[in-house]
Amino acid sequence: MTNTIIECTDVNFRYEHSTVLEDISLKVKEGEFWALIGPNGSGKSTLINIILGLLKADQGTVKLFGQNVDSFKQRERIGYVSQKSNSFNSGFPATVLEVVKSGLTRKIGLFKAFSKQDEQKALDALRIVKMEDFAGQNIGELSGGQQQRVFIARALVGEPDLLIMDEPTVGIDQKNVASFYSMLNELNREHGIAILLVTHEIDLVTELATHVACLNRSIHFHGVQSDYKKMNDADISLWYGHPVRRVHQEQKGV
Ligand SMILES: Nc1ncnc2c1ncn2[C@@H]1O[C@H](COP(=O)(O)OP(=O)(O)OP(=O)(O)O)[C@@H](O)[C@H]1O
Repeated sequence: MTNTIIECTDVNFRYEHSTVLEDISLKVKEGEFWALIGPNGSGKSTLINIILGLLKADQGTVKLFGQNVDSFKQRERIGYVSQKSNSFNSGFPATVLEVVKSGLTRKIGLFKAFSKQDEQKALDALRIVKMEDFAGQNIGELSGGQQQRVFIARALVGEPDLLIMDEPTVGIDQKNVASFYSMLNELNREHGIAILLVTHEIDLVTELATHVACLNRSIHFHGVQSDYKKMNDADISLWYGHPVRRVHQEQKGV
């Protein structure tokens, strides 16, 4: 039987003045690649923060690897990359390798020295994201897309079972977005890492994802990618709140 990694049941959440999430139920299982899509302000980041235990649901439950999020201790099983990761300026005094190794502090403790083995793990993670040649370079000297790959390596170094990313392609130029997604595809298919990806890229990512969840305060659709593709653009436009036209990748020649 495939194990459930994330299980949200009837989650409700409101900020002071408005309800942002209503009756959200969602299950992410081992090996799945979920795209979480929805218009601006639809509650995607809020839901991610609730799943990560950074915000507490007003009602409903969230389980991670079968345990209630409040008592979940195995944080190293989850790698997280936020949308603001890739914004170091050129003078930032850390090498790529140091940034990746810092992803191990949760595992080994804040003030412990890194071992040779940790260094090797960091190099292995850099190899997965095809950034091993940049190990000794200052993080601030890299492009936004390269920095984002380094942050994914940092999230991977603790060997997580789940990678959560909130709009990781913000700040990456369009020509590098496709190769970035194909790297995510490889992580999922070849390394078996489950992925939950928040994105506005409703075309490209939904080609790669195995499952899609459409959020606008409540979940309007969730299911396998082939069923998402069968939906009408008119239905999607209805819950998006503005006209949406999906461009199929075969039309784009991708
Ligand atoms: N700390 C906060 N206090 C009050 N309201 C907030 C707070 N953070 C977000 N909101 C509001 O909650 C709603 C959902 O925001 P959220 O950031 O979860 O949406 P999102 O789908 O991730 O948006 P985007 O795609 O623009 O990043 C928005 O209306 C937003 O203004």
